[in-house]
Amino acid sequence: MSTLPLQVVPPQGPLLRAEHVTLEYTGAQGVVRATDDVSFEVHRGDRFVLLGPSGCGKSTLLKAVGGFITPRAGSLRLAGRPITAPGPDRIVVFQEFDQLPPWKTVESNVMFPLLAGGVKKPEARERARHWLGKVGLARFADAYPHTLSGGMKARVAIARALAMQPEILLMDEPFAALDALTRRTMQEQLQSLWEEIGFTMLFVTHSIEEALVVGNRILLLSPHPGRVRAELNSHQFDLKSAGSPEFQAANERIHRLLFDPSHVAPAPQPAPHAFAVHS
Ligand SMILES: Nc1ncnc2c1ncn2[C@@H]1O[C@H](COP(=O)(O)OP(=O)(O)OP(=O)(O)O)[C@@H](O)[C@H]1O
Repeated sequence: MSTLPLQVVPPQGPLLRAEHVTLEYTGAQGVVRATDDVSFEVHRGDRFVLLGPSGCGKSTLLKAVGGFITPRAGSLRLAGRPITAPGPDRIVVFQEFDQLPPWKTVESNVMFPLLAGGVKKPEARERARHWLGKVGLARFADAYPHTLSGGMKARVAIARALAMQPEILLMDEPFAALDALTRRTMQEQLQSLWEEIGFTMLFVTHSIEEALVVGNRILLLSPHPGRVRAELNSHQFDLKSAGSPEFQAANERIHRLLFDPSHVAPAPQPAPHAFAVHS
């Protein structure tokens, strides 16, 4: 039951493949292009971060991977299958944790999507308890969301998502509303969970520091409309290295790549510390 591996994917090839994805909104104001010709690949076990300034289309990309938006051009595939609609193989964690229905206990909140997906009640309860234990909230199973801190609500949201055993966890600035200390703790706990379970995650943030700490690979997007600016391996960084000169150098360099159009990055290299520049 709950100890099943989270992903079932073919042994070869990326878990998620975005090819030349252009995303647009059509409304009263006309057409708004959110992303332009974006390509990337997420491999099983990746902590893949979409990083870019406000309005560059990060959330829109995540929604498209979630199946809520259809690309205007290009394609999105999960384990080789075209993404055409939302599905339980892609679960989104948002920053609005008050989305947890307040009339349901913590345990019922975690059970709810499982029951909606057809899981029988005893198994749903067992899975809810298992994942609440994993995020350190076993003692709060019978509590109501309004009695929890922001960080605890974030942990419930993560438990609820992981209990669904998705192939990929989609996280849209999940810690942005938390105070700095709680945010740091959550980043640490997410890292520990990942080390323990090894899930695949697509994580959206506009914080360079958070991207370096949370991700093992970072896709840098240009300002609106989002185009791929560069790709960076960041597996060498974690919270412990956050104050190091290497971390600071990476931080400054990403800042230049994102915000200084005259900055020319080096040609792609195979070394893990290299920046691969796409445009
Ligand atoms: N529902 C919508 N209708 C029309 N335009 C939209 C809609 N949602 C987003 N946009 C536009 O699409 C572009 C990308 O928005 P998106 O929210 O994906 O950016 P983002 O990088 O996630 O920004 P932020 O970091 O501020 O959340 C923006 O120009 C935004 O105004």
